[in-house]
Amino acid sequence: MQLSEAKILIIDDDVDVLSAAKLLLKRHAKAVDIEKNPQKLPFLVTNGDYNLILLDMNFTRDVNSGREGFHWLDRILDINPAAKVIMITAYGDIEMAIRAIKAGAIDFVLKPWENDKLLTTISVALEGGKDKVAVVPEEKKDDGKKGKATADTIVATSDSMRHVLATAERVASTDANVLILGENGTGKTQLAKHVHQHSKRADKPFVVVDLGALSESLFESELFGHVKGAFTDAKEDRAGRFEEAKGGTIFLDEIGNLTLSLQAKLLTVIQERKVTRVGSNKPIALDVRLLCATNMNIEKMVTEKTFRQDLLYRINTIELDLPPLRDRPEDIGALADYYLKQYAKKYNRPVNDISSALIKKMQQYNWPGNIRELQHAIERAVILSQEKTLQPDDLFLKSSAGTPTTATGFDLEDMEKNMIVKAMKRFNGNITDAARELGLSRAALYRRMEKYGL
Ligand SMILES: Nc1ncnc2c1ncn2[C@@H]1O[C@H](COP(=O)(O)OP(=O)(O)OP(=O)(O)O)[C@@H](O)[C@H]1O
Repeated sequence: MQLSEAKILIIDDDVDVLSAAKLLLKRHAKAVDIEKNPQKLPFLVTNGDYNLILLDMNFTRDVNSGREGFHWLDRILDINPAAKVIMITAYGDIEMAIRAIKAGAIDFVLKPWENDKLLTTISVALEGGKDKVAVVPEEKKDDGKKGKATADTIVATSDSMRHVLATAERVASTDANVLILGENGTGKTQLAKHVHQHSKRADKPFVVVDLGALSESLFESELFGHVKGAFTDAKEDRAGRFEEAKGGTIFLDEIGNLTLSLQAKLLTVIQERKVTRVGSNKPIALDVRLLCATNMNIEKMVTEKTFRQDLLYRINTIELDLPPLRDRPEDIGALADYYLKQYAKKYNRPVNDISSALIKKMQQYNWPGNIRELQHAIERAVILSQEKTLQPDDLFLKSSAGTPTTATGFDLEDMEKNMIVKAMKRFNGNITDAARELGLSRAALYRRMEKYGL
């Protein structure tokens, strides 16, 4: 969609920001509404039919944590999962902005913004589709060379990955239940999508359920649905995830985390191919393909009697085992290149190559967080680097082998320190210019330099 046809909503509790944005955007967009009070968001999102929402991350009630921004982002996406939201953030919030993208925002702009950049970000967001339920079609793989940059491209250069992919594509059309095994971040969800896309159910829903994030008390109503009055909060009838996946595929991630009593409930549903909503006595027939994944040693769990053997037999008609990234160094360069291109475009950065010294450094590292860790490391390097070619120093890797990564893979202090070093280098040690570039006062920059011993 063109910006000139778009209806845009801007939410910020700073009236100056609102008027500046409105002044700029009303010259380019079809309609621009502004709102100071985020409490009005649910009403506006439900009734306003907006093509794009610009949402402040830090409302004054909660200046620094961004928590309120996340809260409102969630509310918007609850009401309209396809909503396009761009977060407005301040300098120092890059980590939060990236978290917001992971939470479903389409992009972010830093305050104070440059008008041209803001317009480009908005136009790109409006033009690019965003469909979180349907899967973006993949590019056809070439003969193992670097993957092309689409959202769901599977990069596979190594023999082991190509073998897994070939098997996945062969079983995709069979409707067999598939269990995907692999460490965290090896691409289990990605592979599940791939199987769905290559199946005859490809144009039907692909529903992902993270069983690890589901409490025991929510399990049944989330998966099987409930009827009005089944429990205090059940204000209306609601379909569960199995019903949502009707005709398509359900992907149960972290299946090894289920308690034995929940395993029994799931087994019944799989055996009978029916679900009964909580509070109802009418079973509903299911036409759903089942894919599961775990990072646990499920055979060992069966031996230890923490996972039911009969359930394992039901879910693992076919097993696909994703190798950890450290066992397929051939994939590292291709993946790094793929993410470099993707993030350079996304953040509009000049970086376009990776030095062979850096490739070597990456191949010697053991990647405990696998592809997700590599993706985050490249994302961070692309944001911070001022050069065209990434060098070994641009990539922060956890030094000790086997150390688990943090949830996001980002260390805000590392990032801040590095940004300061780069800005100082760029302006030949001129504090005033570096502070201006970083959006800090001179005093604030001095304080930070002192803190980092620079
Ligand atoms: N072969 C691949 N090529 C390109 N990107 C990939 C590939 N495999 C995984 N990814 C990307 O790596 C990230 C992690 O992948 P994914 O979420 O599928 O891993 P996972 O094994 O399901 O993780 P977890 O165990 O934490 O659920 C995602 O952003 C995904 O798009």
